[in-house]
Amino acid sequence: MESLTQAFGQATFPSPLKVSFQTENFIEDGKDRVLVDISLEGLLKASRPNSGHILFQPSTFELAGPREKIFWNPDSLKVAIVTCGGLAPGLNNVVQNLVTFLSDRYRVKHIYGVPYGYQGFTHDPLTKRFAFGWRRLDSLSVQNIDFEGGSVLGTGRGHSNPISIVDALMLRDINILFTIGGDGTLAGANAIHQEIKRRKVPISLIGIPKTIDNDVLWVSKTFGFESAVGKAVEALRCAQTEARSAYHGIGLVKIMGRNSGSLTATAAVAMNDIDFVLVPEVPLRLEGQNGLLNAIVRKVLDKGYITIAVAEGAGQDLFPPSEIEKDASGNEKLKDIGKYLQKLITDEFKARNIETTLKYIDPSYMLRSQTTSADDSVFCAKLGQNAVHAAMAGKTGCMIGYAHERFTHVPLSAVSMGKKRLDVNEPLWLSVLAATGQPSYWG
Ligand SMILES: Nc1ncnc2c1ncn2[C@@H]1O[C@H](COP(=O)(O)OP(=O)(O)O)[C@@H](O)[C@H]1O
Ligand SMILES: O=P(O)(O)OC[C@H]1O[C@](O)(COP(=O)(O)O)[C@@H](O)[C@@H]1O
Ligand SMILES: [Mg+2]
Repeated sequence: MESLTQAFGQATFPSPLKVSFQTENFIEDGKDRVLVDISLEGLLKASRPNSGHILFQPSTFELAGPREKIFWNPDSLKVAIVTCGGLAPGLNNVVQNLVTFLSDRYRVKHIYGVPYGYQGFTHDPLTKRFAFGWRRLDSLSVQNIDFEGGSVLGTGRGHSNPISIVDALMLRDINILFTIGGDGTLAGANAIHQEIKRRKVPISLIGIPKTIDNDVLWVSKTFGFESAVGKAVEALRCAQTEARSAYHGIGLVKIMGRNSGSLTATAAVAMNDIDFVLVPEVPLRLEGQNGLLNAIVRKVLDKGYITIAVAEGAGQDLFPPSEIEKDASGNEKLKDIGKYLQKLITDEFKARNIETTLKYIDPSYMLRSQTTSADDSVFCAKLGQNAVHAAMAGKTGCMIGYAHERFTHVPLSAVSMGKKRLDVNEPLWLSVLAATGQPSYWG
């Protein structure tokens, strides 16, 4: 794991956790590592020489947690926190935990909130004036922010120029930067980290994985996901109630998730009476004996009503080719599969002269603008605290990972290897198939 101690000298300061709080369970670098794959095969792979090579498939990660000696002197330390990308429940919880843990436990005095994502680093190199004012944060100013959804700092897409961002960090004498965001933010963080290394300046950069899409590698779940599942279940329940109460009723719900059907699949399994779950990972075919439309008609006639959960990113290849539109971060803007299916299904029933009532629900931003579930709040607290431990120990270029109930340090280079997608051989998808009875592929 990359650490500032490698280039700038040992961690020599005794941890305030030991001095003031008599904490005993310190993690030992080099000794405390956890397996990525906990199967026997994974264990064997990890024990082979040269395994665990970070550039390819890492087989172990450093365990997160407090270190007995820390790299930074808390008195003179300057810390910045930024939240980027789309909203996710828990952004404020993580900010709150970072700030309170930094100031109350590690006695850090200078903490700043960077507004509106990477855009908050925008400044004029000549006048050194920043486009947005940074906010001073302390335990008092973050009190109760977890009662609100969204991000008190503001978040945003685009504007990720690593050179200008490192210029801004140096102008403001920042020693530690916490970037809270999804796959895009973490790819951006990796680019910033490379620029920091190129300049040989001592700045720790720690990423914290956020997104309701759950598409970040090396974390079994991202924060906000669990809360979003709860809201998606509410929408599915409403759609199912509408469908059940109508003659040949159909409830159709579109659920966010651009590349991953994780949120849709998890919510559908939680509901347990969903008939069709459509995700980007399983190609959608509509026509023919084994196509979706035929299956829908058969199930409506058979069962009397049905509920369909469709992930936002599903069936994108069904749309006629057109110029790809992108958002400010470079993410492809998706076609509306929900409305498309609504029309197609209604037309199909009309063509077959079968009466039906279709109710379409798109909960959209309601999934992510809410506050957190209790479980997510606990998760955010642990992520925030482990991020602070990592930064204070001098770790850098890493994200706080989570798998098999362990928090880890995952190199940003490994995070940027790709996006996590639903594996159709994993238990979650097999539960979907079992609960719905739908075929494993269409057409
Ligand atoms: N490959 C990349 N390299 C550098 N920066 C990126 C990259 N992808 C996204 N970003 C930046 O990260 C930020 C958030 O990305 P975005 O995709 O909008 O959200 P998320 O982090 O939630 O996936 C944006 O400021 C965007 O410009
Ligand atoms: O309309 P917006 O804000 O650009 O965001 C829509 C996208 O953001 C998400 O909610 C989350 O994506 P990120 O976490 O990658 O920002 C996706 O599910 C959705 O496709
Ligand atoms: Mg993303």
